[in-house]
Amino acid sequence: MARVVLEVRNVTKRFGGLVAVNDMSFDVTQHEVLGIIGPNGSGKSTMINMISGTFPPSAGVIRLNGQDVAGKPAHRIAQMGVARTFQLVRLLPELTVIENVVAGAAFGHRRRWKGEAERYAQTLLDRVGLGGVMNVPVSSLTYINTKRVELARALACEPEVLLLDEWLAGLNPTELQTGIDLIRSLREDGRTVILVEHVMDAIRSLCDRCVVMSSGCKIAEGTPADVLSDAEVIRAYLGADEDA
Ligand SMILES: Nc1ncnc2c1ncn2[C@@H]1O[C@H](COP(=O)(O)OP(=O)(O)OP(=O)(O)O)[C@@H](O)[C@H]1O
Repeated sequence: MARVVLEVRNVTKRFGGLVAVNDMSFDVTQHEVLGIIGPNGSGKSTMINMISGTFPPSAGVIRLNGQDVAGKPAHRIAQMGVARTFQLVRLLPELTVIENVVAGAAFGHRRRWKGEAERYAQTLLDRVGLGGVMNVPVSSLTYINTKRVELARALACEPEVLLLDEWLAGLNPTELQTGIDLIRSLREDGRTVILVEHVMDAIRSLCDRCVVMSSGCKIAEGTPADVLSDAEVIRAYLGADEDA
């Protein structure tokens, strides 16, 4: 049976009077690509932010390989094996492409330094399609290339669980296909990934399972085909459109 890598149990997050995440529970098993989907404002990023340690849950337990990570600082959770990308790309703009990725190798789960970190960063940059621009400042890159750097930096942490928060957002149709192919190749490598995503083609083609959130709660869980045909899920999305 597949090993559970990440356990989320009865996790709630309150911001003052607002319950952004309400009693969420789910597991992520090794080598699985789990999608977290739901309308805007349903609590997906808040869930990811608690797993990666951006802020602590108000209640509940998050375990990585059986160890409680809830409320630990982000750098500690990164060392324990969780790496992420951000909805709005966050890089060190004054550094080069490779320097940004080496930074990931130095602060991640399996730490590498100096020559070893650089060699590993080069391999990852080749992997994400940036082999030719390793030494340029990230400030000179196109948008999709900044996303690739962020992905390589997260991979450089050698995470047990990789969190991709709307990594495909803002890409044009050609780039989108490239991006989906890249995430598929991670899946083929056997990585364990949580994908927060609005692009349903990506969800359908990449995810083994999905958790659907609405107003902070889990309203469905299952294969993409099952949850996307679920009446409550359809209602949650249509309701969101009507509100927009
Ligand atoms: N730091 C914060 N302080 C206060 N409220 C917050 C904070 N972060 C999120 N929220 C609120 O929590 C709710 C859930 O937001 P969240 O960003 O998690 O949703 P989401 O599903 O990721 O949305 P989207 O798909 O638009 O990114 C929203 O009402 C949001 O305004």
